[in-house]
Amino acid sequence: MAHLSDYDIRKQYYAKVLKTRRLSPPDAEEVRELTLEVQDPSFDCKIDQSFGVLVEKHDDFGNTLNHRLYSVADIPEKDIDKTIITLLVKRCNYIDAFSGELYNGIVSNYLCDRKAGDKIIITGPYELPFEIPEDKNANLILIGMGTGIAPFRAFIKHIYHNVKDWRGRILLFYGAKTGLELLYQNEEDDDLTNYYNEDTFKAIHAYSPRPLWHDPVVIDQSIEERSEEIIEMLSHLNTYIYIAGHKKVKEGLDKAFAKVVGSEEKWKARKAELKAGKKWIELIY
Ligand SMILES: Cc1cc2nc3c(=O)[nH]c(=O)nc-3n(C[C@H](O)[C@H](O)[C@H](O)COP(=O)(O)OP(=O)(O)OC[C@H]3O[C@@H](n4cnc5c(N)ncnc54)[C@H](O)[C@@H]3O)c2cc1C
Repeated sequence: MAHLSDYDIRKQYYAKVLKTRRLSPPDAEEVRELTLEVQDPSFDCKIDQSFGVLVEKHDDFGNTLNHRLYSVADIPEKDIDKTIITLLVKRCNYIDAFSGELYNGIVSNYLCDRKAGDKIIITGPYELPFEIPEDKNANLILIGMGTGIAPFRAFIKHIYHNVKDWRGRILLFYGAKTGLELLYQNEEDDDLTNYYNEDTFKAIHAYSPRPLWHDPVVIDQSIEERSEEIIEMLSHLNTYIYIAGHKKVKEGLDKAFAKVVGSEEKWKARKAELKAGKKWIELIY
């Protein structure tokens, strides 16, 4: 896995916030969508890429430059002299292990607090670990939670808008606490539902009845419940499994797939094949 220090931050651009809107309900964790305009013809950002956001923080220890990555969440709009890109960001807070104090994630809070018209500094773009296969018959099993939906939403829109004759099947497993928190599939924005299609695209929603909405158990159960369909898809060599989002999404997946294929040994062998063919790819953060 690449480290943040591996990313070249020398290419920097100003991006204007055109729009910021909350995608999650008021009583849930805050997830926002930001639409950015980059007025620089040399900035060329594509689907299956991410870009960086740079924030300088001043504190008692001096100035620190903070660099974080965000996946492209929609089809970038490229004009002669400008590009419009979209990102999804969750406002992150966590308890500092040493002080026990609540700590606000630096860049996610910065982004969530931006208003339309503000300018921010972005870097990149950078490749994501996965990409849309060139084979139009490829099957995609996409597994995500939270902001992990960002690259998948961009993929799905791109496939159904821009790729002619896509024949592969797409199965999206997406976890949330309630239907209201299903990003792009809720009352706030139902963009992804436009592509629901029994023949090629299905979204399987996994709701967690527990307080920890990102409890991965629910996704595992949904995968097990779809055993027949997944076995059928895995019988084709051109099936890809992509996983995106918080590291919790990964927990239990191996067990679930082992149940689907019949044993841990069988799954170990099949997963090794998938990995060797770059068909099992994780974007975990
Ligand atoms: C290739 C790549 C693509 C990414 N795409 C996105 C994206 O599309 N949207 C997005 O919101 N983030 C994305 N991230 C994560 C993002 O880069 C930041 O790590 C995140 O916004 C937190 O940064 P921060 O400066 O606010 O937090 P920091 O000050 O760095 O604090 C990080 C703390 O927040 C926790 N944390 C970080 N991210 C999450 C999360 N999503 N959910 C729960 N806890 C988290 C960490 O475990 C840690 O405890 C991506 C990361 C990578 C490597």
